[in-house]
Amino acid sequence: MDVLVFGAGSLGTLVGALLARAHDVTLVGRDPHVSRVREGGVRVSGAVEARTAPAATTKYDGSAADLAVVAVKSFDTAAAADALGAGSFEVVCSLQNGLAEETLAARLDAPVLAGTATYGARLVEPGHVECTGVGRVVLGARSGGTDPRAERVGKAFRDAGIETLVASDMPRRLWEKLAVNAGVNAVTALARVENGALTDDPGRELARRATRETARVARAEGVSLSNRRALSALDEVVTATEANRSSMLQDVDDEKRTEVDAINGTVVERAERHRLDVPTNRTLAALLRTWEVGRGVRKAGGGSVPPESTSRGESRQ
Ligand SMILES: NC(=O)C1=CN([C@@H]2O[C@H](COP(=O)(O)OP(=O)(O)OC[C@H]3O[C@@H](n4cnc5c(N)ncnc54)[C@H](O)[C@@H]3O)[C@@H](O)[C@H]2O)C=CC1
Ligand SMILES: CC(C)(CO)C(=O)C(=O)O
Repeated sequence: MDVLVFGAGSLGTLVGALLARAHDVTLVGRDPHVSRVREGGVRVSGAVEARTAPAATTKYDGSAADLAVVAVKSFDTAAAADALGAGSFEVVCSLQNGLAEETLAARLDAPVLAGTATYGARLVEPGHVECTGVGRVVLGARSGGTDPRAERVGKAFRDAGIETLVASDMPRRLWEKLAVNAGVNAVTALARVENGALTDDPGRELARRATRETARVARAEGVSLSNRRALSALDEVVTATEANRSSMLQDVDDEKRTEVDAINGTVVERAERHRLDVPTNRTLAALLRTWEVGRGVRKAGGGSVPPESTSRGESRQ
């Protein structure tokens, strides 16, 4: 398969480098990472060891590919979709947190699959990504049911040695992941604690409230996600990732914009459509957004501040 991975950061580089064991892969990312990949390929260390040499570019030129995998942060999804609009793909698949596939599907002609990833990835330095945990990619039709394109993409991932499940209940899986992230990410980021701190009150109860609210909104959206199922997913993730610093806490540590809009923000926005009140998610989202504005990584009305004008002036790579 010809695969384009749009968003060669931590997850995109890991997935792209692993896919390159079996397919022709092009990474779309930013310098200095892209230059380093062009010079010496990608080194994967940690839970998976590999060295591969995908092609890499900082500017997608509209070349056609069988599959485009989208792995930008959620606030860059619309821009990624606009860039991908120049190309033609048999299928596009998001591996992002949140409900990014809706944004992609609204902007692209190509069919869009839903996907989630529980692999852990961290870009250590340009050209070098660490796999911090072998998880699983789950992908399938955006609205549920079967889709031969999902089967083909699932096989392509498995052929490259990536643990992959093709699922027919992606709406529930996306909302279940959203419910877990709504509970874990903002609470750990605001309290500056590892996920394991949510095994005890008061963190546990706060996370459970956010998760319960999300499950309720999912049901209002027509997705079958019981409180019990969502809460048990929350418990499982907290226990399995006790020592983790959540992705949102890592963003806060690095003074980077977080994915709060795509997580608690999405819950609030969808709840409003159904005239539901989600006070815990509303408060968590407002606090995180206040932090982002205060740290200068978010404009007061929303939107990212260019990296060169943030307090640390760091590249977003
Ligand atoms: N890192 C991880 O272990 C996991 C991440 N995820 C999800 O995957 C998504 C990506 O996360 P990370 O890889 O951690 O983020 P990241 O910030 O490391 O990677 C995103 C990359 O996309 C690049 N990018 C954005 N717009 C671009 C453009 N227009 N042109 C070229 N490059 C562009 C950025 O420079 C950055 O390197 C998020 O939604 C995250 O929640 C999900 C599971 C695990
Ligand atoms: C599952 C969890 C909560 C693991 O930390 C995660 O997805 C994240 O940190 O974004």
